[in-house]
Amino acid sequence: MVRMALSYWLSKAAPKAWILTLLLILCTGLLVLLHMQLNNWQVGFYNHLQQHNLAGFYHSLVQFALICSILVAASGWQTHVKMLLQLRWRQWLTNKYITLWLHKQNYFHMKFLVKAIDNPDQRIGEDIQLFVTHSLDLAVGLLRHLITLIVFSVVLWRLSGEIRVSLLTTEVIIPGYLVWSALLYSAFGTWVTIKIGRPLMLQNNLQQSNEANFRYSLIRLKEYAEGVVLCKGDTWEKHNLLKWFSNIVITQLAIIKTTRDITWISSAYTQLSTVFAFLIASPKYFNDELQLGQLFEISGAYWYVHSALAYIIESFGKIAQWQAVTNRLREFCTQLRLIQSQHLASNTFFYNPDTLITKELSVFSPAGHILVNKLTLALPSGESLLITGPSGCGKTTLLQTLAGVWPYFSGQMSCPPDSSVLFLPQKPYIPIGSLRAAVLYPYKHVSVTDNKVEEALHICKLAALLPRLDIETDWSKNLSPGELQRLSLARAILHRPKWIFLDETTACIDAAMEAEIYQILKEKLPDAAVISIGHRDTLTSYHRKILKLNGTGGWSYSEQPQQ
Ligand SMILES: Nc1ncnc2c1ncn2[C@@H]1O[C@H](COP(=O)(O)OP(=O)(O)OP(=O)(O)O)[C@@H](O)[C@H]1O
Repeated sequence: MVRMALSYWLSKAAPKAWILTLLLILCTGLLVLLHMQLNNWQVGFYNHLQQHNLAGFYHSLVQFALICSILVAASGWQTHVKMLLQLRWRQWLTNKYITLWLHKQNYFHMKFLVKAIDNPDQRIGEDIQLFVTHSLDLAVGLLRHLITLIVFSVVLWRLSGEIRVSLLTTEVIIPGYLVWSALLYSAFGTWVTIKIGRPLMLQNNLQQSNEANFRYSLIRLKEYAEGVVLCKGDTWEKHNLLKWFSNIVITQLAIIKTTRDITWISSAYTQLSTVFAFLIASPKYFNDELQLGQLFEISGAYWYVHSALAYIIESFGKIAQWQAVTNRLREFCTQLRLIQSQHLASNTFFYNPDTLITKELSVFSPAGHILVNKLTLALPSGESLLITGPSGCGKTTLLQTLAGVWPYFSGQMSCPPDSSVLFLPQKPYIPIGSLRAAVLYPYKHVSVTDNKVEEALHICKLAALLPRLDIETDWSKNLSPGELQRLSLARAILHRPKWIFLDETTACIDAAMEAEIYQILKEKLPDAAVISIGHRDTLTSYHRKILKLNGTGGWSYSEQPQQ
């Protein structure tokens, strides 16, 4: 965990991180020293009051104004530097986690983990933010309280003198008794708080997951509103949403109870401590060994020492939440690294730009059921292959294996490189943004002229959308399934891949349009290999090679004569 927290300070961005950290330490140290000055200032101020010394009183006020102005400036700069460091650290961590999440298609392979990672969106979006904010708040607090403890313990030790205590027949002299009493008082308070507040860590961890699950179910309802409304699933959805929310309520009730108990302790502890210092120092005051100013100085120093020691008590809620998000982020990292270690056996996977070859390729479901048994096949570029078979027999899985994203296979495969492949899935993915970006996806900065985009849309019978080419919206919600599939075809025409995988791409359009699409592919991309999945008989006439799967691993292969 320490490595995870410190990785930013060891990265390429380290110089900036260290400069901000040093500035933060400087401001924090300065603030403690200024508070010490203020505490010291009280001696003169109260003594001048007690002695009715007007000139001394005014002089003290000028001193106060000076110390306060520096203190105000330092406080502002400390906040500024701390927030800037939080932002930069979050930026760096988010970048790191997004990179890790997208690395070698981890976001896809995550679903194959035995222990699934819930809500990666929340971990990247919210947990990192909480981790950074709490880490810095706690670290700065710890530093401030540590300096405070050292500085004010010295002051308190100096002011304490010694006390004589009779133990049975012997008299014991205790030097710095005020420091020892503060230490004992705080150690007791901290011990009780940790004992009572320990469940809060688990409760916070659970609550983070509950909140994410609830939010996810709300988003799903929004996403699938059409499916729900047609199924008349309102009552079910309401029940489901309230069930997720009830988990939040149950955990929150437990959190409320633990927080109440902690508040009782910390509140009693704080209230008692205000009189505790006076109580402990009062014998010396009433013996005329201390003046009023010194009594206040002792009370002030005592307060600082006690508040430094009470740091864990006061921050317990934050520490518990920090621990929860830290665990979630660490688990996320560990699981993503696990995916990489279980990733495709690279010795069975080669790139070949001209021919797709499989040698005794067996494909399995995640549960270990065989879907395709020892498939041996060669498909040169420019060829066409149709994969058919009953629903659930493994067609999509085989296609994903050939595209290099399915991890459960054995045997050998040589596939075209990613840059020459375009995969048109059953449900086309359309990013949120302009229609132009959707057509160019996944190449963001590719230089394609407007004419080419317009031509591709014309060819795919989407010319009606041309006036809205630059309108930014969620196009997947504004186009029919058939239009979406034609849009993904327009991508193929623009990007001119050498290998096109079509997973039931024409399932939502009529037979005439399907024929037109295959005709367009043949005319516009004559050198491309087309590998399709489909159930319709009409598809056979657009493919020369046919691979039929039977769902239990068996397969048959046939070729139609060249036309
Ligand atoms: N991510 C997954 N986790 C668990 N099982 C899976 C996963 N993906 C596919 N399967 C299983 O693998 C088998 C093959 O699924 P696949 O989607 O390849 O079938 P298909 O032939 O394309 O079906 P359809 O024609 O209905 O689209 C199915 O039994 C399916 O349940």
